[in-house]
Amino acid sequence: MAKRALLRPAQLCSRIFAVELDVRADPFYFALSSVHKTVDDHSPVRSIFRDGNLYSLHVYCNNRIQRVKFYGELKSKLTKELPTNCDCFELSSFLPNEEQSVIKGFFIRDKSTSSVTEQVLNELQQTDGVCVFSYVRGEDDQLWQELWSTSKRNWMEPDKYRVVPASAPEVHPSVLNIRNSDVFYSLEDAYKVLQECGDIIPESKAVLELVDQRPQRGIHGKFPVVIIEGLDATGKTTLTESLRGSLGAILLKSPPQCLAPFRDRFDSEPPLIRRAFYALGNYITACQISTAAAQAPVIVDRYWHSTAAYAIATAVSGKLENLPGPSSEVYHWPEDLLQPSLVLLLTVNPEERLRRLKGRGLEKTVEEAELEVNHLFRQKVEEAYKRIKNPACIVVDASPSPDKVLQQVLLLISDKCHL
Ligand SMILES: Nc1ncnc2c1ncn2[C@@H]1O[C@H](COP(=O)(O)OP(=O)(O)OP(=O)(O)O)[C@@H](O)[C@H]1O
Ligand SMILES: Nc1ccn([C@H]2C[C@H](O)[C@@H](COP(=O)(O)O)O2)c(=O)n1
Repeated sequence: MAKRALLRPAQLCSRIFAVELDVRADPFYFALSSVHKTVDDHSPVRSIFRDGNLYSLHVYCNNRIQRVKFYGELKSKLTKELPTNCDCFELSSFLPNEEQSVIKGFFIRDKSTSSVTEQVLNELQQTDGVCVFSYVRGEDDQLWQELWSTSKRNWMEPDKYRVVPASAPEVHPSVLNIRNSDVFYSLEDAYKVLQECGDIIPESKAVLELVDQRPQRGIHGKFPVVIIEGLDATGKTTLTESLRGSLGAILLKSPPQCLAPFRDRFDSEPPLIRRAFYALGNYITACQISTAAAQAPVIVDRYWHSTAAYAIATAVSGKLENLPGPSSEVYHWPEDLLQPSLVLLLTVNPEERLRRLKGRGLEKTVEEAELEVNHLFRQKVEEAYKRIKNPACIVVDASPSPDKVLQQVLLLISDKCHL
C-alpha cells in the first residue's frame, strides 16, 4: 500500500466528537473528551474495552478515490495479517447529525500474546501513514485514548482524550455521508467520480466516452415509460419479457447493454466508484428511453430506484431503523434524470422468493447466519424502494403465477397510463 497524505492526528482528534463501534450489528457509542476530570461513571464503556490491547485505526485522506481504495485494502490486510485471536470491528467517527463528517476506520481488540499485531500496526503507521490510537486504563480507572505513535510529543494539541459514553445520535452515522458517496443526484456528480479514477481504472475513460456519445435527449416521447423494479428473483425478467409481447413495447435495461463489458470491473470497486458507474448507466438508459418512447411504449428493467435503494441499503449498517427517515432528501429523484410514467415494484413473500432462488440453483449453500444478514439487507432495500419519491413506486404482489402477475400489471398500466 502506498503512503498517502493522511490527516494529521491532531486534526483528526479535534474533529471526532463521537464514535460508533459496530460490534456484530450491536452498535454502541462513545465520545472523546479532553476535559480531564473524573466523572461518576467509573467504567464508561462496555466489556469490549475490558480485556486485550485496544487500538483504533482511522482512515482519512483528502483524495476521496485514494481514501476509499485504501480503506478496502486496509480491510483485507487486517483480515489477512492479524492473528486469529485478534478481533477487528468497523468503526465510524463522526460529528453528530453533521453531513459528510464520517471518518471510517477499524477498532482492534488484541488478545494474542504475540507481537504480530504491533508489527502490523507499526508497518501501517510507518509505511502507509495510518493514524493509530491505543486505549489504556488510567490509575483513576478511566479509559483514555492516546496516539500510538513515537512522534506524538510534537503535536501542540492534547494527545490524550478520555473515553466517555455517548448516546446514539438522532441520525445514524452511516446516513451522514450518503449524498455523493453512495447516491448521486446529478450526472455531473457521478461523472466527476469516474474522471477522478481515470488513472487507476482505465475502463473509466471508456465509460465516460459512452456517456459523452449518448444521443442527446430530445423531447419526452409520446408513449408511456414503465419501470419494473424489485429484488433479485421477484420476476422482473419474466414480466418485462411478457409485457414486451403484450404491449408491443420496446424493452430496455439499466445498466444498458453497452456497459455490460465494464460491469464486473466496477462491481469489484468500492461503493463510491461502483455507485457512480450505475448512476451513469441510468443517464445512458434515459437517452435510449427518450428515443424509444417516440416509437412505442417502453418497459425498463431496473432504473434509478434500484440504484438508490441498493446503495442506501448497503451504506446503512445495522437495523432497518437506521435507514434515513421517509422525509429524508436522500430519497429525492435527481432533477436532471428523465422521469418515467410509472414505476412498479414487484414484491414476493420471503418463502416464495427463496423458492424461486433455489429453483435457479442459488443460495443452496449459504450459511444460516449469512441468510439472516441477507434478509435484513433485503428488508432495507425494499423499504428504501418504497420511500423514493417523485415518482414513487406502486407495489405489486408478484407472488401469483406469471400470467396473473402480467394481467394485474396490464390493468395497472392501462389505468395509470391510459394505454
Ligand atoms: N410469477 C411467478 N411465479 C413463479 N415463478 C416465477 C414467477 N416469475 C418468475 N418466476 C421464476 O422465478 C425465477 C426468477 O425470475 P426472474 O429471473 O424473472 O426474476 P428477476 O427479478 O429478473 O431476477 P434477477 O433480478 O435476479 O435477474 C425464475 O426461475 C422464474 O422462472
Ligand atoms: N439501475 C441499476 C441496476 C442495478 N444496480 C445494481 C444494484 C444491485 O447491486 C445489482 C442488481 O442487479 P442484478 O444483479 O439484478 O442485475 O446492480 C443499480 O445500482 N442500478
